Amino acid sequence: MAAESPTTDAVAAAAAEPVPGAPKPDPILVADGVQRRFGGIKAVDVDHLEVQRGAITALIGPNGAGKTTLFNLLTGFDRAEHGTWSFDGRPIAGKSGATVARAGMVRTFQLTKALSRLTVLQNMLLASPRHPGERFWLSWLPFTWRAHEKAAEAKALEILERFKLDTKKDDFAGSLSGGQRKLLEMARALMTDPTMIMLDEPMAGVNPALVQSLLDHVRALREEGMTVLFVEHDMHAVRHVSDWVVVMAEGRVVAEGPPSSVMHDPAVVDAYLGAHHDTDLGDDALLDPAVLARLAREEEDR
Ligand SMILES: Nc1ncnc2c1ncn2[C@@H]1O[C@H](COP(=O)(O)OP(=O)(O)OP(=O)(O)O)[C@@H](O)[C@H]1O
Repeated sequence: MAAESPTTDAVAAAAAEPVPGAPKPDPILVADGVQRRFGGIKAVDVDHLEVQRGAITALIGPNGAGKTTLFNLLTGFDRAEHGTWSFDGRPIAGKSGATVARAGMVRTFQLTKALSRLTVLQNMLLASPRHPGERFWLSWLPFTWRAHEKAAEAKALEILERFKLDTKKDDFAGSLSGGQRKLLEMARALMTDPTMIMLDEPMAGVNPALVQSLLDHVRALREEGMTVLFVEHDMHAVRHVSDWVVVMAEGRVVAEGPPSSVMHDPAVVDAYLGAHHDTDLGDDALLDPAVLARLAREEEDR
């Protein structure tokens, strides 16, 4: 099944040629020659990558393929040795995470230990852009920061309501379930009104009963006109929500295409089989109850 009610931008993405580095009809993010080494390992070595505006793009690949490193580089949380990239026509290579976020490209972060000790609402307020307390001269004007705080809190509560987390606003973030944490990560990112949102494994640690709701939230972002790029290991989620899939292996983009076909690409099968012989590439036949029962028995016997 393809993503439900795709936008025209998402439909345009599906028309792109399914080859690594494929040009997109209306790219919002364009990266060239991006390289990052750790010691002797080339963690990222991406020749060319374009992300279609208004579409949901999944970034997949086996462990150690370089997905997180590429995320970190593009969003200004790590420095590339080589490469250029632009967002919405603006060069942003080498810019700080804060500058990239202000340009409209925002990533989610997994809830750290420190953030777990704050309440849900405090987490939201920390994500609020340009907190006046961070700017020395404004911190001397109490009316300025009070007005800012009031507006930020109203916005935070509105977003929390959308994610059905408003009743949890005073709970410690650490007390949330896996799925609720993922919703909070998404909610935090929305505090900055992004044009493009980059989700780091939105389905990791989520109870299967909540997966559908999370997928609906991801689709809703696209319906609002946002561009979504997400790293994910859950291939069923990738199949069901993405308009386009980019596959990385050993730092490179080895395949791209619509979710229905890319999983059958020999380069993808090779990349996964090289790393894991038991990787589920999202084949829906695996949803057959008999197959699932067999996998569960095999897991128990391990
Ligand atoms: N800070 C670091 N120091 C040294 N090596 C690193 C560092 N970060 C990543 N690496 C290495 O770079 C390569 C790519 O790692 P990365 O975490 O980007 O892969 P990934 O595709 O996100 O993997 P996963 O799916 O397991 O999260 C791996 O070989 C990893 O060990």
